[in-house]
Amino acid sequence: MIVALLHRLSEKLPRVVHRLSVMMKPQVVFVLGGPGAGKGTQCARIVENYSYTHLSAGDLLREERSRSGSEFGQLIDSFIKEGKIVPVEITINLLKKAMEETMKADEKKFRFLIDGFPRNQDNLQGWNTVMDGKADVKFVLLFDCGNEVCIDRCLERGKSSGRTDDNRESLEKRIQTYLQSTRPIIEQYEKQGKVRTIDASRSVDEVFADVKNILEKEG
Ligand SMILES: Nc1ncnc2c1ncn2[C@@H]1O[C@H](COP(=O)(O)OP(=O)(O)O)[C@@H](O)[C@H]1O
Ligand SMILES: O=c1ccn([C@@H]2O[C@H](COP(=O)(O)OP(=O)(O)O)[C@@H](O)[C@H]2O)c(=O)[nH]1
Ligand SMILES: [Mg+2]
Repeated sequence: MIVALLHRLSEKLPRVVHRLSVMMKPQVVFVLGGPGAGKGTQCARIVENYSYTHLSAGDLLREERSRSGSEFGQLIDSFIKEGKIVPVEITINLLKKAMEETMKADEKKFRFLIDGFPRNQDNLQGWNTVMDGKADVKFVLLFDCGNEVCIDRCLERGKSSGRTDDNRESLEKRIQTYLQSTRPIIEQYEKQGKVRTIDASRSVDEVFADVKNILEKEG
């Protein structure tokens, strides 16, 4: 009886050790897609249904922009309006701090949706330099949507968002940045077989049904 119990325990040990090591390391899903593709909306739905913490790089930058005493406020403000990507040194610090604070407050919160990052090569290099070995990137959730739909959604959002970049002039630039700088990053992850693409031009519910399938398959 005792021998059988010990045998069963020893069989389970490797899995327990694996689970513990994973629990201590942040497990990350990068959420990408053009401006207005629905990244934020879908992340909110995921958080309601699964144990993920949503970190939007854009939200963290906007927060930093309005923090009194921030030395980066003006830089962030002009980069956002111009649809340009803020130097990674700023963004990665905000992301790292948010991840650390989340895990410190609750050690069970080690799964993260990192929304709107990495957007260019500089972002990716910064992530690899600062987070190498410290977090596992499980996969990239890509919300795929035509440019016109993206622009229309952002213009609609602009009626109430108060965002300085939800206007036609900034949007043209954001779309160009997405095509020129972010798509190549997605292609790099595609070569590694890490991209899960969803047709984001459909309704929120239809898109979320696909998100659920992917999350359940990935475990
Ligand atoms: N599937 C959808 N169909 C129609 N409108 C959507 C859909 N998903 C999001 N929206 C709306 O489009 C705008 C952009 O969505 P958001 O989630 O903020 O996108 P992103 O974070 O990718 O810029 C918001 O006003 C949102 O309510
Ligand atoms: O890692 C990031 C994420 C966002 N941004 C800036 O913040 C803006 C808004 O990003 P957000 O993800 O909030 O926009 P969304 O795609 O959700 O509309 C971008 O256009 C960039 O100027 C950035 O520089 N680095
Ligand atoms: Mg967003």
